[in-house]
Amino acid sequence: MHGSIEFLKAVIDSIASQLAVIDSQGNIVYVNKSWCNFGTGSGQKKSSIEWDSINYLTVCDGSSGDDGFGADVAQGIRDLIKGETNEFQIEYPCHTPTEKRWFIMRCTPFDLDDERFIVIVHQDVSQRKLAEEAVERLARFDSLTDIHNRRAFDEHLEASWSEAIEGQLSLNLAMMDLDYFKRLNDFYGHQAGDDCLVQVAGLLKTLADKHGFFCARYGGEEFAMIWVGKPISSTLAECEAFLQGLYGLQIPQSYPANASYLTASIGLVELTPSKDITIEDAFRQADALLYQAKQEGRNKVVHCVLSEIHKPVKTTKITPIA
Ligand SMILES: Nc1nc2c(ncn2[C@@H]2O[C@H](COP(=O)(O)OP(=O)(O)OP(=O)(O)O)[C@@H](O)[C@H]2O)c(=O)[nH]1
Repeated sequence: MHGSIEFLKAVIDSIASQLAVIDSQGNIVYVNKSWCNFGTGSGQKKSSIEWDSINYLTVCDGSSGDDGFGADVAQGIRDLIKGETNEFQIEYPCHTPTEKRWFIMRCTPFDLDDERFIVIVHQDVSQRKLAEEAVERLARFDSLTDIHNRRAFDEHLEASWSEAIEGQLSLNLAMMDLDYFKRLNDFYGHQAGDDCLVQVAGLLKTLADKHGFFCARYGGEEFAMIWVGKPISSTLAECEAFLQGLYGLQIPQSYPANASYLTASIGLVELTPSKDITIEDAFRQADALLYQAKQEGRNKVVHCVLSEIHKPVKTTKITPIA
């Protein structure tokens, strides 16, 4: 009984992964129950007899995705048939309108009666991929404000730096810090402070999406922005729009005067990355300008263009709110 065809078929049909066997021409010669059931709801369901009349390689060759997935699979299987490799595997997304799904496809050959067959197994790895996505998100996004965190910012800055060097483009970096935020926390409470940070981040993200710059919560009540290939005249206008938008949120602030609104200060630097300037130089300069904005009364952008010799060549102050 245990060695009977019925027994082996029942075993293979009980496997949750989708399994098919093709011959050396690519014709499907066997599919298990999961393979037949796969695709329910997307119009792909076929009986095992219908599958038996399909050439898997032809299907792969004819699949018209931009990602080249079908061509990669066909090539991988042909290499197995020719004996050039012993295993082929590929991971791929297969989302439905309502569900994110990923599969891993593993193909292994076996020989019987001088003929080569390939076993194709599709395994659902959605749970693992979703967990990986969640971990990746936790590592790169700030849990309070749901915008990028400092780690993501550092990575993005490095990538932007390389992009600017390669393309000989300018890079703008801004550091923004909320004004007298300790006073707001002390007066209205930490929860109110948290709510403000969420509102501020939301505003910043909206502007970042609209104007195409990158923003992150750098830490505490400090945020950072990056632009590549944009002149400082534009980035300055976008910083100014943020300050105006922030004031427009009318977040109550207890200091410097009662019944005032929360404001922020920004240090903005434009530079052209080269071997003579480091990322640390850019940070130092943006920080120095932010400090200057605080010293000069807050609620303003202080900006400069960093020359090749690391000196500010122009400094202008913007006070956006009357
Ligand atoms: N509610 C809340 N407060 C935070 C968070 N992170 C940092 N802060 C607070 O932000 C405040 C920053 O205070 P300071 O560095 O003294 O600066 P400031 O009061 O904003 O003053 P200036 O920067 O000089 O305008 C501190 O009270 C921190 O506790 C947070 O996640 N939530």
